Amino acid sequence: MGRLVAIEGLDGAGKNTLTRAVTERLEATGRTVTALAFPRYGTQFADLAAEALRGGNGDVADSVYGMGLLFAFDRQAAAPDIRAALERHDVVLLDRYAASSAAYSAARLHEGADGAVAGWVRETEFGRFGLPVPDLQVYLDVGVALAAERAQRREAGDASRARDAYETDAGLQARTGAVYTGLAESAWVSPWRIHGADDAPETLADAIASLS
Ligand SMILES: Nc1ncnc2c1ncn2[C@@H]1O[C@H](COP(=O)(O)OP(=O)(O)O)[C@@H](O)[C@H]1O
Ligand SMILES: Cc1cn([C@H]2C[C@H](O)[C@@H](COP(=O)(O)OP(=O)(O)O)O2)c(=O)[nH]c1=O
Repeated sequence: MGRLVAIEGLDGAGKNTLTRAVTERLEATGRTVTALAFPRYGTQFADLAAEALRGGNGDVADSVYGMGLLFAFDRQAAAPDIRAALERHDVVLLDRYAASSAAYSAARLHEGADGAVAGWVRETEFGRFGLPVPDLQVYLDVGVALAAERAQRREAGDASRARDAYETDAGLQARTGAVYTGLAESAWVSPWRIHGADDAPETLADAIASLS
């Protein structure tokens, strides 16, 4: 079997960039890598969620658990592709996975909800839906200010990457970062590794290559 690694963090943290750098490094050492990104996998569930976040579906985005289900259905639709890649012994790198739901949903509710939300996402996605469990989850922790600055710069250069309602709310981003830290520290679902802004992509690639 291959290895499943989810890369998590705030919008603009650099997940996409890090995924590409790690892919390049692993491929250079002869590994085959399959990289997928959520919610960009391309199902109608992700489209509905994206439209809601851009205010296109009335009050849909106000339903935190409803949004959580849309993102979960999107991942469930991708699960056969993930399993097939793991069976081919690929390293499967996911740019966002279930922890994104745990972090963003909890951040949108009140602080005391973190544990209940994390439990619901875990039970729904890994328990009931049977999604593949990551061997490693990575929290790309560059701080809220740097992530926002990078997202803003990217948005200025590419209008198709304009930030949505979650991503332009500074308070929500700070809360989301705090929930991610709690998930990583409690080893939610599987082991976590924190990757800082100054850490080289090679250190992560080496850690993934040595996953037993
Ligand atoms: N390590 C880095 N140093 C400097 N800029 C970076 C770094 N990682 C990403 N960026 C830039 O920050 C922006 C957001 O990165 P991206 O990978 O798209 O973030 P995410 O996928 O987490 O939203 C991009 O313009 C990217 O070029
Ligand atoms: C995958 C996922 C994303 N999100 C949120 C995080 C972001 O605010 C938003 C979109 O994710 P993002 O990674 O920014 O996608 P894109 O680059 O295609 O715009 O969805 C969740 O709330 N739960 C999830 O399960």
